[in-house]
Amino acid sequence: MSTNDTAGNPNVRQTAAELATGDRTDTLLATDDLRKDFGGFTATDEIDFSVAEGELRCLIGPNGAGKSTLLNLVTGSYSPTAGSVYYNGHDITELAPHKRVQRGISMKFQVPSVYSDLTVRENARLPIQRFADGDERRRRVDEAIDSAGLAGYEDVDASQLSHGQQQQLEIGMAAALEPELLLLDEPVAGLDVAERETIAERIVRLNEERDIAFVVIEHDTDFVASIAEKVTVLHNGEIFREGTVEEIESDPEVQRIYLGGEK
Ligand SMILES: Nc1ncnc2c1ncn2[C@@H]1O[C@H](COP(=O)(O)OP(=O)(O)OP(=O)(O)O)[C@@H](O)[C@H]1O
Repeated sequence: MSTNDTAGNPNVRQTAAELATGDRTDTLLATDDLRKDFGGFTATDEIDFSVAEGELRCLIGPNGAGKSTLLNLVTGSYSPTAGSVYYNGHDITELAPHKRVQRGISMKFQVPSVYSDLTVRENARLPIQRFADGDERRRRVDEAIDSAGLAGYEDVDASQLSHGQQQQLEIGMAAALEPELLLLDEPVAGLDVAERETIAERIVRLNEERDIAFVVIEHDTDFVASIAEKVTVLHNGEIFREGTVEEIESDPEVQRIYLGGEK
């Protein structure tokens, strides 16, 4: 895992301001006072969240805390009610989702979306077919299958894969877009311990070998501890805590919100 300097900077607002003025930092993503309302309900509020280049961050929090909403604001699936999103020094708040993908932001959603009647290779080809052809496409398909840890399964129908292997395939497909930032929404939900370990290995390898920064939503603390250096805790739509895995695990206030003692 890479280390970083700015991720520990509590003054995210200043980081966003630096990005707005074009000053180079190693900050990849920064949100400034980001808010999303659904009707009269505020799902996220005052979110100043930053991720450094090559960082591996986990995002945790009780059900309904606003984790998926935050990632959807980063991908552009949701437009914010207020606030800004900066990426690589540019304000992307108004940028269309597909243009964010072109800039290097890729997301794997919670529900697996591989095509079960296509083979592993055919699935792996899907995300990149518009961006590459010929040898370049073949190289990236092979890379996706390797990233997924599914070498040897190229001609197997996705329907024959286990749920864990389907999740691996999806991570490989997201990585095939050669993102700088990969957002994963509960990639190990419903998987057993061995499958979780495989996914953790895949994520760490992509982070270390391809320098892809990750934001991973996950509830399982063992999984979080196995991949992340730093954790952001959301609660009631706001950032509740940020710290190392050890700091977050030992924080009684974090334990309290998870146990449902406070609303
Ligand atoms: N499209 C939407 N329309 C209305 N309300 C929404 C929408 N998306 C999310 N919400 C609400 O916003 C709040 C935050 O939801 P979100 O899915 O971001 O939480 P989460 O932390 O990802 O939860 P979980 O861990 O259960 O997936 C919830 O109360 C949810 O019902």
